[in-house]
Amino acid sequence: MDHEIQRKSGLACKLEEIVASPLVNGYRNKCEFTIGLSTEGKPTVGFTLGTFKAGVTAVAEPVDCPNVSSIAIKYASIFQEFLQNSSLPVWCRHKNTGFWRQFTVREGRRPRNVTNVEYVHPEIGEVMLIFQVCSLGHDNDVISSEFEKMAYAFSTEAAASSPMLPLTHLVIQEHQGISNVAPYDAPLRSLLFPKPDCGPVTEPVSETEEPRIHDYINDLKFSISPTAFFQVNTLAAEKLYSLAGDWAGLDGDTLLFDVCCGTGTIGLTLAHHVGMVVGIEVNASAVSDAHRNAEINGIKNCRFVCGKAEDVMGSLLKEYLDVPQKQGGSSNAAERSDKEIACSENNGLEEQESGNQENSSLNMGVAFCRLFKSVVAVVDPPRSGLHPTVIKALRTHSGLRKLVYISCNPDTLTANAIKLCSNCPEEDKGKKDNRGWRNMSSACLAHRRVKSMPKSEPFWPVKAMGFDLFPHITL
Ligand SMILES: C[S@@+](CC[C@H](N)C(=O)[O-])C[C@H]1O[C@@H](n2cnc3c(N)ncnc32)[C@H](O)[C@@H]1O
Repeated sequence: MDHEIQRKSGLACKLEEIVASPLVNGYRNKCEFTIGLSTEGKPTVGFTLGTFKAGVTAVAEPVDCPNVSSIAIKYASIFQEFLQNSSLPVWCRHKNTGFWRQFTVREGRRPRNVTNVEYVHPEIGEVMLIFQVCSLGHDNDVISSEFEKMAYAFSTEAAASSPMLPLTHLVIQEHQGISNVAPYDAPLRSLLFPKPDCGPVTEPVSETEEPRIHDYINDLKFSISPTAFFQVNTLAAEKLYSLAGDWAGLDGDTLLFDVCCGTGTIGLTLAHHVGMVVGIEVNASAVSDAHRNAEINGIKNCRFVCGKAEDVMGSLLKEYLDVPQKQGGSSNAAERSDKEIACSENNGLEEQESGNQENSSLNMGVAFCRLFKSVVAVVDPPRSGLHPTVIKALRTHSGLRKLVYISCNPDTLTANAIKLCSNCPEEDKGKKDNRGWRNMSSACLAHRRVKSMPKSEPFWPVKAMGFDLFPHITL
C-alpha cells in the first residue's frame, strides 16, 4: 500500500535530507591532472578545456578550482615549471605520442589531533606523486636523467616552500594505451629522491620501500597503494560509512558482504558491529591493502577475496549461505522480514590467502552460517554500476535479506535498482518489440532486462539519501 502511495508521489521510497560535506573547499585527497599543451602551445599541468570527442585537447592550469587542495595546486605548478624545460615531450592525444601523460597527487592525513605546524597543511602528513608516462620510443638514458632531475626539483621545491610541502613517494606508472586510464596492473616503480624534511638533500627514500600513503577513517588507519581506490573526500566518506552501517541494521549475528570493497574501508569500519565481513574487490593491490589494513588495526573477523564480483559473488553466497541447508540445517535469515534495499547516492575465485587458509575459511563458512542470523550486503560499485550477474546473485539468493547500495552515478543506480526491486516479468509480458533499444535510457533498458531475471523475490526500496561527497561539482 505504502509502496503505491510512494509511486504516485513519483518516488520509489522516502528521500531523506542531503548530507553536507564537512569540508567544502580543497577537500580532494587525490587529484589527477592531465598533461598537455595549453591554447598557446605551452606544456601545462591541469585540466582539459573540453572533451576529446568534441576535438578539444588543450589543457588549462587549475585556476579557480575550489575542490582541489592547495598542496595539489602547488605540486602541479612545480611540475609544470619542470616540464617547460624537459627534453621529453608532453603527450599529444591526437597523435598518441609523447612521454609525460598524467600527474596524480595523493594526500594522506595524520591521525586526528596530530598535526605538524611546519607543514603547509598541518593535518596532511603524507603526499604521493604519481607520474604516468609512455616510454615507448624514448631513449632510456634520457629518461633516467629526466627522472633524476625531476626528483631533485620536487624535493628541493617541497623543502623550499614555506611552510614546507610534505613529500613521501614519487612513483612512475608506465602506460602505453590510448586513454590515460591505465589498467590496475600497469607497471609501477618508485623513484629515489632526497627527503625534503631531512635538511640537506642527501638521504634518499629507499627504492625497496613500498610506495603507500596512510589516511584515517573513524580512527582506523588505512594503508593505500598507488592505484587503490580511496574515497577522495575522506571526512565525508567517514560519515557515509557510518550511515551505511546504521541503515544496514548490523549486529554481532550479521554476516556483512562488502561488495567492491577497495582497500576494505567499509567492511573494516563496520567490522566491530558484525560477526564477519567478506569483502570482494577486483584490484589485487587494493585487496592486499585491505589485508594489511585489517592487520594494522587488529581486526580479525574479515576475509577479502580478489576477483570480479560477477565471477565470485554467486559462489560466495553459496559458500556462506547454502552449506547448512545442504547439511539439513535451516537458515534463520530466510525467516526474516521482506528484503530491503537502501540507496545512498554519493556521487574464477581468487583468494589472496594460502591454500590452508582457504580451506580454513571454507570451514569457517560452514561454522559461521549457523551463527549468523542475518546476511547484509553493502555494494559500492564503480560508475558503471553492478554487473547483471551480481544483481542476479544478490536478488536470487533468498538468504540475503538486506542491501545498502552506495552509488556515484544516479543513472546506473536507477538501472540496477529497477532490476533489484522490480516485479517486471509479468508486467512486461507481451511487449516483444525490441526496436529502438539504442535510444533507450539505461532505466528503460533495465526494465526490459528484468524479464531475463529468474523468478525471485524482489528487494523493496526503503529509503534513499543524497551525500555531498563532491562539493562544487555538478553531474
Ligand atoms: C567506488 S569504489 C568503492 C571502494 C570502497 N568501497 C571504498 O569506499 O573505498 C569501487 C571499487 O570497485 C572495484 N571494482 C571495479 N569493478 C569491479 C568488479 N567487477 N568486481 C569487484 N570490484 C570491482 C574498484 O577497483 C573500486 O575499488
